[in-house]
Amino acid sequence: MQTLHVDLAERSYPIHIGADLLGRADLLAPHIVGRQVAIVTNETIAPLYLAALEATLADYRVTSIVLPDGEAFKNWETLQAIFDGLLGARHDRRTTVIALGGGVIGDMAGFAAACYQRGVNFIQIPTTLLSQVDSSVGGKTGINHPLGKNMVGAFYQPQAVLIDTRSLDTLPPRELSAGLAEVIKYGLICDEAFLGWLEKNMAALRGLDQVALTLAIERSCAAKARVVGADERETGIRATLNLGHTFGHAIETHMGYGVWLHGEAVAAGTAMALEMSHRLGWITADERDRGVRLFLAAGLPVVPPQEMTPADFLEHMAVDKKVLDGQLRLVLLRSLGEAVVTSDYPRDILNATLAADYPALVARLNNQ
Ligand SMILES: NC(=O)c1ccc[n+]([C@@H]2O[C@H](COP(=O)([O-])OP(=O)(O)OC[C@H]3O[C@@H](n4cnc5c(N)ncnc54)[C@H](O)[C@@H]3O)[C@@H](O)[C@H]2O)c1
Ligand SMILES: O=C(O)C(=O)C[C@@H](O)[C@H](O)[C@H](O)COP(=O)(O)O
Ligand SMILES: [Zn+2]
Repeated sequence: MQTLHVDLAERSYPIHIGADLLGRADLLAPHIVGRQVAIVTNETIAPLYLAALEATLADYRVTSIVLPDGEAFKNWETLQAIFDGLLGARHDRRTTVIALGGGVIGDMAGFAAACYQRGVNFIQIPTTLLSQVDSSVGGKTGINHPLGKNMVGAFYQPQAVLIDTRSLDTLPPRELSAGLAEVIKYGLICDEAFLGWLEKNMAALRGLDQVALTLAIERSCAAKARVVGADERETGIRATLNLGHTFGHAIETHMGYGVWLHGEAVAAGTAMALEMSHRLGWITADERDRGVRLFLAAGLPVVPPQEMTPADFLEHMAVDKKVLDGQLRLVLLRSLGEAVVTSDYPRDILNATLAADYPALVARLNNQ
């Protein structure tokens, strides 16, 4: 087992990474206040892992709240169902909420923990690759609004993150690929050497090789912990973790939540960010192609939905959380491994990026 740390003074916490950690009561106990625990999970994950976690927590009074599955349920109604479960079982302030699931469960359970009786203890047990490398770390919690992704929420750090790498054994291939989108993101924004490692190890990762997956999770979490430790509330460098997300969130919102997986939308959105960085003269065509090839190798889409026009993108991007005083800030690449956040780009380059011929780019890469 490897333990990393998010350093945030009194809000610091460990990230434990290893196989079969779901059975480790000793790792959970130090972070549970009182005797009451509420596990928040969904109807797909419950039959797979809920009994094992309940057995690990046999010394506590446990309420299990099983939600419907899907991005489409990351909303007020489902949040209300969490509060119904907590109040229905008379949970008091010394309750620890445990999120057992992917990013949707983690974001909602964290937001519920932030709000319930003005804040209770919270532990993340992420079960998808995406949630293990990204969403369980850093304290962004919340729900979607019909007009925009993650538009209602709170920064609320967990007391601990427990990553059981064996839970990936049951993850469907499409969800594994979605997680790889955020893994590739770390290479692009801050770790060029990691891109080379990913190029060599993509087949092992997609084949669920435990050694490769564990290394990728550790390197990703280390990068995320570093960035969050430097800028918890996204006043600066943390926004680089949003590479590809301004375009990607527009896709998710426009298509309807859950039609494109978050990781898929991030992959296509990052292809657009690579294209724009190239059009600005910051990265070469070869560097853009190298990034796009990695997403293709991970089994991810890099062509935005055909039905979305540039005007559709601009409409959704106008409500991005990085808009300040009407100026849209974008995360772009100065070079591979170095992201910047800027509103200083010619508008015609953004328009050309939105109108670019991505199917032709993919066809060319496939023929090389
Ligand atoms: N808070 C953050 O910093 C942050 C970061 C990235 C993404 N997110 C959010 O996370 C969400 C995406 O998370 P996700 O990709 O984990 O999606 P998800 O939570 O919808 O999980 C994907 C699917 O896999 C299933 N599943 C989960 N674990 C499984 C397992 N071990 N075996 C089999 N099936 C399993 C789920 O039930 C679901 O059907 C989005 O809402 C996104 O906005 C948040
Ligand atoms: O932790 C962050 O900061 C991120 O931006 C990570 C992203 O991968 C994640 O999708 C996050 O939820 C996006 O945040 P948002 O503030 O753009 O909704
Ligand atoms: Zn993301």
